Amino acid sequence: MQLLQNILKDVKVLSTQGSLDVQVQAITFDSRKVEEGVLFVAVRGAQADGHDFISKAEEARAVAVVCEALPAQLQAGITYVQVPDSAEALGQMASSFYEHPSKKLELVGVTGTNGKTTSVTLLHKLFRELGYHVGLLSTVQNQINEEVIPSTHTTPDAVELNRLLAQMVKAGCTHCFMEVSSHAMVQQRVAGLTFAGGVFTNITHDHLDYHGSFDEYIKAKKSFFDMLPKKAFALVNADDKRGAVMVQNTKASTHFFALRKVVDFKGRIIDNTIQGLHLEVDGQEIWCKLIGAFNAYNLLGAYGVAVLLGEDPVEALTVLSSLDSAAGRFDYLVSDAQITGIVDYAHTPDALENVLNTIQQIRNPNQKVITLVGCGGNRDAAKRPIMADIACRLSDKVILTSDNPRFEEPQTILEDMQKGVKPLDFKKTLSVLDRKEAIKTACMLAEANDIILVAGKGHETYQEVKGVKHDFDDKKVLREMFQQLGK
Ligand SMILES: CC(=O)N[C@H]1[C@@H](OP(=O)(O)OP(=O)(O)OC[C@H]2O[C@@H](n3ccc(=O)[nH]c3=O)[C@H](O)[C@@H]2O)O[C@H](CO)[C@@H](O)[C@@H]1O[C@H](C)C(=O)N[C@@H](C)C(=O)N[C@H](CCC(=O)O)C(=O)O
Ligand SMILES: Nc1ncnc2c1ncn2[C@@H]1O[C@H](COP(=O)(O)OP(=O)(O)OP(=O)(O)O)[C@@H](O)[C@H]1O
Ligand SMILES: N[C@H](CCC[C@H](N)C(=O)O)C(=O)O
Ligand SMILES: [Mg+2]
Repeated sequence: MQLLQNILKDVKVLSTQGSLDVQVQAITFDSRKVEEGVLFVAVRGAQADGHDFISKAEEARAVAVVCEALPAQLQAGITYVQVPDSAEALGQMASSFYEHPSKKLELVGVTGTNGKTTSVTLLHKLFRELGYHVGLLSTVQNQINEEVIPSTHTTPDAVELNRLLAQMVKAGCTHCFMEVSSHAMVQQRVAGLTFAGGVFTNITHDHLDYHGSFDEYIKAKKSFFDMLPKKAFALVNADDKRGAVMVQNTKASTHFFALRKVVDFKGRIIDNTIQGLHLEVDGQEIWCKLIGAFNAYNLLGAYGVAVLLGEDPVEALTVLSSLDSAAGRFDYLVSDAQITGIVDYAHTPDALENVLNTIQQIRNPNQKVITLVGCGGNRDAAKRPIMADIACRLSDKVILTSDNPRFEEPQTILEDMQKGVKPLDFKKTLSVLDRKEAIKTACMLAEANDIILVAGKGHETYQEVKGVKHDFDDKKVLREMFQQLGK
């Protein structure tokens, strides 16, 4: 419970009607969650406009309404606060309501198209091993030390975010590592937070359905670095051609990591095998369990963060070399018949290309690569033909299938993907709509020593069809099929 006037401390207010000296029980931006004493914030969204639900909030006896446009008729006993930007105000108010938890720990955000989950998971594990109490906010799961709290978004909404941070502070956490998605930046889910640091991994094609253009997508990522305070650090992948742009206007101190340039945190891949990566980092040689050149970037970024937060470089590297990857990221099993099945969350063209290039680098010439891939429904459709083409270019056999169709027709998504298959690749490509059948087909086609890549869903334990999440776990199905087929 907090006084409204305290909650509004950091908010730009245009006008108020009614008393600010009232107690607020909770904050919500969803009229369906309003109860007596709750503050309702009307936010304009992608589908609906929260302003259309102010009357619902009034009926449910909200104590106050924060909005950009006041309703024509104001209700007695409710306080109205007009602000220029509701989404920004929501973030600031959520921070104040939970007493600024982000100022009470070292909060580091990671943004970029790929590598966010891997980076924050590595950082969480690293700082746990270094002896700290640590929080994690990620696509796969949220964590307070070892306690797992299910996650629904890559970046939670402002209220949930501050609530989780407050819980972390209460549990004694000194650090929290979180993913900052581009959606979160546009929707200002992190407004009002105080970051100790920000990391940029890379930027490639994704989410153009939401952002409209690649420039807008870049702007969304850049806005994270624009909001960092002077005391914070910005750590950027210098090998990404947009790296410099990200920190063009930041007040934070800028630092770079790279494999191909001489910068603050410099790495070199000595060897990249199925057993892991042999790296040289700042002149020190280490073996890491993670596989794939792209993971050299994730490891280097995590190392840079640790050093910038004051950890001993040698100790940080020693711990990093012992860590496993996040669930569903180059997660593999080997069947009785010596077929390697790899489950990976690659659901963007860049990620798919990286994973397949890695497989090409570590396989021996007589191992066939069979790739199974689909694309999600109600998400960026432009990536569908591109991903099919990449799969064909870098595999011996391709099975196109369904990912999470959501509210789209699975067959239509598949047809969008098929448009990317070049005539020369027709004969190596199959389409099997049902993902389970598709995995079975891959297992049937595979012979001893071959490699099957099951891409796109990684750690997900469901398949989302028309609003219903059906149990589905790529790794489990893969294991089942190997058993069923006696392979
Ligand atoms: C497109 C998108 O990102 N939508 C997010 C957004 O919803 P929205 O603001 O667009 O919602 P809306 O339906 O237009 O409604 C507008 C407002 O009216 C309110 N409302 C609506 C109905 C009602 O009866 N009463 C009411 O008050 C809503 O609460 C909302 O405040 O804000 C909501 C609250 O924060 C999010 O839950 C929701 O995520 C949806 C479910 C989603 O699927 N988002 C994905 C795309 C996403 O955010 N992904 C990124 C990761 C992407 C990556 O891989 O990098 C993430 O961070 O998870
Ligand atoms: N640094 C990287 N550069 C390019 N590709 C990467 C990198 N790290 C991981 N990948 C690939 O991208 C996939 C997704 O990785 P990860 O889950 O870490 O990214 P993310 O940014 O959290 O993605 P999302 O936005 O979907 O949550 C991995 O399965 C892997 O194939
Ligand atoms: N965080 C990503 C998840 C995509 C996962 C993939 N399996 C799909 O359903 O498209 C998104 O919201 O776009
Ligand atoms: Mg993620």
